[in-house]
Amino acid sequence: MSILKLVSSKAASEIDKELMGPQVGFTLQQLMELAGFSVAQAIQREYPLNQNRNKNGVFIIVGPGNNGGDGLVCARHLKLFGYNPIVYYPVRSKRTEFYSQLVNQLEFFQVPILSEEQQNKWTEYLEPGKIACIVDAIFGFSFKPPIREPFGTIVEELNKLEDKIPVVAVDIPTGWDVDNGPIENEPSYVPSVLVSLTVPKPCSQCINPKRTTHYVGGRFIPRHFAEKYGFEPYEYKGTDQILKF
Ligand SMILES: NC(=O)C1=CN([C@@H]2O[C@H](COP(=O)(O)OP(=O)(O)OC[C@H]3O[C@@H](n4cnc5c(N)ncnc54)[C@H](OP(=O)(O)O)[C@@H]3O)[C@@H](O)[C@H]2O)[C@@H](O)CC1
Ligand SMILES: [K+]
Repeated sequence: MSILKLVSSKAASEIDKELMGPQVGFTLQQLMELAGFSVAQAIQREYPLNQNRNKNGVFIIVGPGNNGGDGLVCARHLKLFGYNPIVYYPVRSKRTEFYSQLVNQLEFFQVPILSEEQQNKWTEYLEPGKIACIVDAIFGFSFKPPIREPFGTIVEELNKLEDKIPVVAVDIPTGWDVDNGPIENEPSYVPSVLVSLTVPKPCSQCINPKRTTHYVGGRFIPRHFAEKYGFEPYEYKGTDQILKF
């Protein structure tokens, strides 16, 4: 198993920039599609569809940035896998047209996005008998504490729920400092699954393997690029988009 090399949040955004720079030329849409798809695959691996189909709900909390975009993409793939995703998207991204296309796709795929009034009662959708897991696609490597509302309250809810419904964190558990992990006197929770994208960030060192299963996803970098940033490329198996540590 390749050693768990880490890169700082600064290096993570440098990797991001270079992958989408003129030389490599990935678009954000391409990386986000692969990232969101890899999260959906990790969920299918950890919480396979059950035959009596009652516990196939997935509650996806989407933030205002690209971490949120990963959540919107993940929701679409989960629907295709046969799950019943529901999206809670309290602060809509105003960045690019691309986000409204992702929302349109969810409407086309009949994936419900909570309306204004439904958002006030969002915790009512978290019935342990119906929901296989919650997805934290709120913040990723650009989170800068202290957390601003409504996300502080949301993370406090996740903390209360962490033993009742598993939470799958996309790239970074929201509320954790990207490099140093949980922050004193700041809301945080412990995810059941962490899917690090491209390469684990330093905060992933703070997970307790007994409580959090750790995957790497976002299979889109060649060996020479990984080595340039000082980490071993991951030995993904076959066509897998994820690798469990
Ligand atoms: N690397 C890769 O190859 C790939 C990366 N990808 C994904 O991109 C993610 C990084 O995306 P990102 O840079 O858009 O930032 P992200 O973490 O979503 O948050 C930014 C938003 O949060 C807000 N915000 C920040 N702090 C806040 C606070 N305290 N309280 C409240 N709000 C706060 C901030 O608002 P602002 O501070 O700008 O007003 C802004 O709107 C990365 O983790 C991975 O998941 C994949 O899609 C593709 C492959
Ligand atoms: K997250």
